[in-house]
Amino acid sequence: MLLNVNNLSVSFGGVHALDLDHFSLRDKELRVIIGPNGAGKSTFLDIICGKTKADKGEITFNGKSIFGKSEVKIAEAGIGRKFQKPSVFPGLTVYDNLLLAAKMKKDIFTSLFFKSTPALEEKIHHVAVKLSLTNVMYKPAGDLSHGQKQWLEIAIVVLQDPTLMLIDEPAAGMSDEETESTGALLLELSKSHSIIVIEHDMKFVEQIANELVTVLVRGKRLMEGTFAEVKNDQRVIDCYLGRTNAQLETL
Ligand SMILES: Nc1ncnc2c1ncn2[C@@H]1O[C@H](COP(=O)(O)OP(=O)(O)OP(=O)(O)O)[C@@H](O)[C@H]1O
Repeated sequence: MLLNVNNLSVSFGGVHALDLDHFSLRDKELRVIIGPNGAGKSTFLDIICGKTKADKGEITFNGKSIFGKSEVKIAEAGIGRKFQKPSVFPGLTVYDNLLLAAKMKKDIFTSLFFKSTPALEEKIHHVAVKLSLTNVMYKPAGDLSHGQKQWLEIAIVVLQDPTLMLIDEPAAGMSDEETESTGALLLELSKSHSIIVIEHDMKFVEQIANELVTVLVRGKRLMEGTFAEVKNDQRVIDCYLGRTNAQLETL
């Protein structure tokens, strides 16, 4: 297994945000995590990437413990995170955002004196093609559509060469067409990366979940199964009942 998590828990002011018995992920697996609001999904990804410190538990990545390590050490170990909030520089072009991301892979001292190389240009181009950004390369990032901004964010994570990518609600606020393209992009990326995606949009989950879906509820793992198993599970249906009927109808 690439990632192994056991008995991971964290409380905030006495409230159990996460109390996860077990979670594991294979190399090149694309896992989707779903669950109602406040289920602990973002907290789980925050702990894996070192942004939040857990109270206790075990997390091994590539056979080594990353529990309690800093965000920098975890990123160096090969875990990249795309947050829900945009973090691109709107005044810079798409190309400059990508170049900066590629530079940031190096330490700050190296970045200061860093010059682009043909190999790096090739890499940026390759990532831009993968994320459908080639025709907006020289546009300011602030002028991109919402979907394109999200793809730029994903491209920035891809440029860090992570083994595992953690992606929080990539389709939030997207049009149907953008959502579908995002699903296709993630499926393509999953050929070369392991990916954990948090998502609420069930149509999108159905598109990308060709392996397992993990359902979190109130910080605990309710079940894990194929999309069909999850959508027909009475406990899953019950926990969505009365919360988001629109989601239930699409389940
Ligand atoms: N830094 C924090 N301080 C205090 N409470 C927090 C903090 N982060 C998360 N929580 C609480 O932990 C619980 C889990 O939150 P989390 O954001 O992980 O859920 P989620 O499943 O990602 O929800 P959503 O789908 O709404 O994003 C919630 O009750 C939330 O209020």
